[in-house]
Amino acid sequence: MIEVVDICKRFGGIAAIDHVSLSILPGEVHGLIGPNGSGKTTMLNMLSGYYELTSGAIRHDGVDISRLPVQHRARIGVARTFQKPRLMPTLSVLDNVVLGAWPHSTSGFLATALGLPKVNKEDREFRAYAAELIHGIGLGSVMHRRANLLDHAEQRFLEIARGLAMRPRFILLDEPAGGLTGNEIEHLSDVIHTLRDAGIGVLLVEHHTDLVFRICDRVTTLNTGKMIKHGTPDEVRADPEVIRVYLGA
Ligand SMILES: Nc1ncnc2c1ncn2[C@@H]1O[C@H](COP(=O)(O)OP(=O)(O)OP(=O)(O)O)[C@@H](O)[C@H]1O
Repeated sequence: MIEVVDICKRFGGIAAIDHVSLSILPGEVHGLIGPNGSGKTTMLNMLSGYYELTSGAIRHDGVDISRLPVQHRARIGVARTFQKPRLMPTLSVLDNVVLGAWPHSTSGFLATALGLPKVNKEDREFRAYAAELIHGIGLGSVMHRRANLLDHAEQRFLEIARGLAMRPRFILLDEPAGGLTGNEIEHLSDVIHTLRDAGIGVLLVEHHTDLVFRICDRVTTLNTGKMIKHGTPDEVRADPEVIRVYLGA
């Protein structure tokens, strides 16, 4: 379980996150919603190690990981995607996903540079697993295409596949439905269900509230850095403050 305990993040005079606590459980989809600028991406950046906390703690199975750098969080099983996909544009879909598996590599740089047999074996295993993921997420037909030649939806699904390549226990998705068509959102919904069924804990930051209320087990709502409501989708959807600051806007 990931526990966020009373965390704050200040940028100069702005409290981007102001004493927020939440948890992400294995096999559960936790939605994080709120108006623009309410602190959702800042929360993801702290969970994944891109921002230091101003105060509070983040624990992973009871161990404080607040100060662990990005690569270490990836190694303990916390993956993320970005609002704007951050892919290696000239590499193929397959190579982008293989790169996602590298936090788990046991080969050092020198062994890799020298092409030692154990590196080649590891590379073959990563490639086989990456190819399975690519087929599973529906990108099999573009496996060898360069990432910059993919359409928007394909890039979004590739980001998720790359995150899954490191066999995460938790995945943080930053607005994965942004710019997707209705059919593509349905596919995304199926993918997220599959992740949950596989026991992965999902934190879903998303403005498509129909999707959030349909697939999340629990939802947290932020406004100006503060948590204003946490509960089941039905509880959150009916909350007058959530309607006032976000849903009714
Ligand atoms: N690196 C930064 N430096 C200064 N201020 C920042 C930084 N990152 C975020 N902020 C500020 O923190 C607040 C929260 O921003 P954040 O991007 O987390 O909101 P959000 O809920 O993800 O918004 P959106 O829905 O538009 O993506 C905003 O006031 C933003 O301007």
